Amino acid sequence: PKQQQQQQPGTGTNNNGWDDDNYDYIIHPGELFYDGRYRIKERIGKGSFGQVVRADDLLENVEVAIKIIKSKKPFLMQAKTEIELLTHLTEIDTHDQHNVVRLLRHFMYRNHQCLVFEMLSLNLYELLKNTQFGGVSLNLIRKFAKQVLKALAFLARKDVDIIHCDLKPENILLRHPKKSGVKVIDFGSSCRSNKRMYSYIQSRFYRSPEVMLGLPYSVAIDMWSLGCILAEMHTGEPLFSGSDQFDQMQKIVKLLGMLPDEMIEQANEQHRMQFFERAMLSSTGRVGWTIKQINTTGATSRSGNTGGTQSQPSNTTAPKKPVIPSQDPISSLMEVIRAETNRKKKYPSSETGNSPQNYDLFVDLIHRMLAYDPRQRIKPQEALQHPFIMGSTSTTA
Ligand SMILES: CCC(=O)Nc1cccc(C(=O)c2sc(Nc3ccc(N4CCN(C)CC4)cc3)nc2N)c1
Repeated sequence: PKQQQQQQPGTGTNNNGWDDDNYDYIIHPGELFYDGRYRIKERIGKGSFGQVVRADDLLENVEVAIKIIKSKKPFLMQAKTEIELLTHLTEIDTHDQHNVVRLLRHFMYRNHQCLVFEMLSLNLYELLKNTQFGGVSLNLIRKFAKQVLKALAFLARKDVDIIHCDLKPENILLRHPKKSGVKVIDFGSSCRSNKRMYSYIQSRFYRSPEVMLGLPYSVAIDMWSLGCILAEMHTGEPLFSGSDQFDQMQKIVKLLGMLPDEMIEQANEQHRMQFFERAMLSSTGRVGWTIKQINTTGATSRSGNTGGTQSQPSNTTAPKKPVIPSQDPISSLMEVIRAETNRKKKYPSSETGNSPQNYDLFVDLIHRMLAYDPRQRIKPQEALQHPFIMGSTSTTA
């Protein structure tokens, strides 16, 4: 038999023995990158793209975060897009005023694209974890909201026109662990709104209805995600934690009611029939669109990203769940957001801002961020003028 080529270290596809078999560079703490400028310390993050390490910039004497991309073509290509977008952003945002992470430089090292970022601190998901998922006060949420809205307003500018496409708590980082300043990171899935490449984007819990229906999308999809994020930051749990794409739509419709006929009819048959069917509506006594009745089961994983099986409506005559007449969306949202599930009433509203009138403003803003029709959805500049954002103690870090 042909002599099997033994996979000797340093010869095979593992990139001269520098990589693991997942195309990730094997991190050696203390190793020097970029002609001795960066000393690698430890890995602090991992994703489909590769990994993120903490490093010392020995020239500038600061700490940096280096995103080390996998040594595989598709990841390299995506990283080049990210570099293009981030370079464009950093050039325009000369005085670092728009709450977007700054790309300091990039280089190739042993077949890995490396992106050097300013070092930020923990992300909003970790912040929630540190509250035992009890959520944070409306005053703190107002500060986060104002800064992320500034970032979205910047991305929506005509001369920028970039859709983030993966806004979620993990991609909003504190600048310092004990302060309220935040920045938006990870433009690895981003695109220009006129160069939409993918239709299957956004992490499931934060995915907009137009993306779920395969409709043309715009910067407005990031506003939908922000609405979901702000609600979650207060309750401590995802607003719509779908176990798959169908369950995701079901949870959205349960809280906000049916989508406008126009959106449903704009979708192609393949997308539409995933979620909706024609039926006699008890509400109008006429035939109309309704969400398919199906009994989904299964726990919800946080990774809720692209992929995962679709739970198809069962053909068996599953026992029809009694249709609970849904109350109006505002009251439903108010109920969810004010639910003192695992949040103890321990601080007076004077300090936390958790007053009834503030809840009304907060729920109104979230509702406008979750408008089904992307054209109706509140724009970042409008949201920055909303009374909830203009409220007191809205100093931004
Ligand atoms: C783990 C998620 C994550 O950080 N992903 C990620 C992906 C791509 C780029 C970046 C990024 O730009 C980062 S990451 C960062 N700082 C950072 C600091 C601390 C941490 N850790 C805090 C301690 N946790 C147990 C693990 C995460 C993670 C990240 N600063 C920047 N600029 C982050």
